[in-house]
Amino acid sequence: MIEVNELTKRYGDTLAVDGLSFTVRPGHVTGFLGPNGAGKSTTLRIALGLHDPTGGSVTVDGRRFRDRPRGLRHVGALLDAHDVHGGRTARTQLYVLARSNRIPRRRADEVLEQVGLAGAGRRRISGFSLGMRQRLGIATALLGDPPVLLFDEPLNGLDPEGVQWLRGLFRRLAGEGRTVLVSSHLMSEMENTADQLVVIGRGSLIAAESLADFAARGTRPSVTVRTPDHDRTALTELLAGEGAEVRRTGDALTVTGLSADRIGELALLHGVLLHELSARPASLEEAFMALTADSADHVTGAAR
Ligand SMILES: Nc1ncnc2c1ncn2[C@@H]1O[C@H](COP(=O)(O)OP(=O)(O)OP(=O)(O)O)[C@@H](O)[C@H]1O
Repeated sequence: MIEVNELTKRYGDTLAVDGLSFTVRPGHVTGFLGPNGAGKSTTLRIALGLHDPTGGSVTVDGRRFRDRPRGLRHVGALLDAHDVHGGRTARTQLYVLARSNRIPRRRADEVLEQVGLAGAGRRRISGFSLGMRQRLGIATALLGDPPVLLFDEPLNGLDPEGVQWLRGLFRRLAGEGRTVLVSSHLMSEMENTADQLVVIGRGSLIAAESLADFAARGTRPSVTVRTPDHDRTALTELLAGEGAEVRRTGDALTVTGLSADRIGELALLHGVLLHELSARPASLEEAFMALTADSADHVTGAAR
């Protein structure tokens, strides 16, 4: 379990993390989401003992990462895929880390195989593409077979096949009972990756809940209804009379506040012909935009 407790981090005048508290549980893939500059990387760096907090703490199973000898066996992490010694080969890089963490050398070859880099193990990292560097970073995270894994923007630079593969790997790791925390600034990346979410904005917590709860909180599900012109006004009045909110969108009506079942019943009872009746689930992307709108550091095309 990862526990972030009243965490604060200040860089000069910038308050990067502001009294942040949340818990990440094992057995789930937890998405760590927030707009650019929200404080995700800072939180992960503090969790790994790379930066000191100004206040508060991050612990893994009750202890700070720095207080653990042979840390890679407890927490595996992918932070910046460029932050490796380019002159080394992938295998050497993993051997060096294995030795300092007392991990058997054969484990390095196993993880290279696991991430699809077995054929590139003897090549220098400086010649690696971004996708290959990401895979090497993932191999490094897996090296110590740790119960807790942190990934900062791991889908960056991966092709669609790589994205699919990585999503499957996250699910497998969580299925084995590990704690998997994956950061991203894109809700679309998390939609098919995570089952739990921690959302932050300007260093503060916005939400910590399941994906379904997050979506339901941010936007209401709606129903699209299409009906012939001559029935449209009557149907609008009928639904509004039942307390629904009805908006005209093109030749359709967008209805919130009533279920598709209820709309169908009412139409039948009043002899209104329907050409379409489709429920639209609450959109995660809309929920994310709505809840983080005030906390984005850079808002395109809008003065703040
Ligand atoms: N070493 C540093 N020195 C000064 N300011 C920093 C440093 N690291 C981060 N910051 C600032 O702290 C804030 C949070 O940055 P952080 O990188 O943690 O956000 P993030 O959520 O990971 O963003 P992104 O999605 O863009 O990676 C930003 O305003 C950033 O400019």
